[in-house]
Amino acid sequence: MTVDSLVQQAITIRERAYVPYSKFPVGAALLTKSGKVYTGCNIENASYSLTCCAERTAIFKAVSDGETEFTAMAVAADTDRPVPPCGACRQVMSEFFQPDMPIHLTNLQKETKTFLMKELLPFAFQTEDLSESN
Ligand SMILES: O=c1ccn([C@H]2C[C@H](O)[C@@H](CO)O2)c(=O)[nH]1
Ligand SMILES: [Zn+2]
Repeated sequence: MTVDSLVQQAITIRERAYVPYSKFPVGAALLTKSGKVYTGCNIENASYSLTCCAERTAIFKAVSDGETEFTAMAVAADTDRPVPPCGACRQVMSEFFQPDMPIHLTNLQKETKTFLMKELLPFAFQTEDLSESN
């Protein structure tokens, strides 16, 4: 699986976004260790805060399918710079992505910036932090 193929799948699934409120479609493509790709788009709601971002849609689809090990993700939107994931998605990513996993952020011109998980969310709250109180 090439980076360009993952980026293209993120751009393609973006067309499925349900975005009547923001009119800002986003697509994500998530590669599993086993070589499968799970795609996701953002899904909005009339109660705005219930919106699910593209990144979390892709992750939740994969996890609900029994996949919890990933090797790369691509995220695409129509932005001037490669689209930055929101803070909520970074926290959900950090639950499943290893610190050195690459996340390819892109726009419709395929201008792509690649960050490692640990660069997108340093000092993440993690499961080990719960052990003190349990
Ligand atoms: O990385 C991002 C940034 C924003 N959004 C969505 C949330 C909302 O539906 C719309 C505008 O914020 O874009 C994503 O899906 N992913
Ligand atoms: Zn998000």
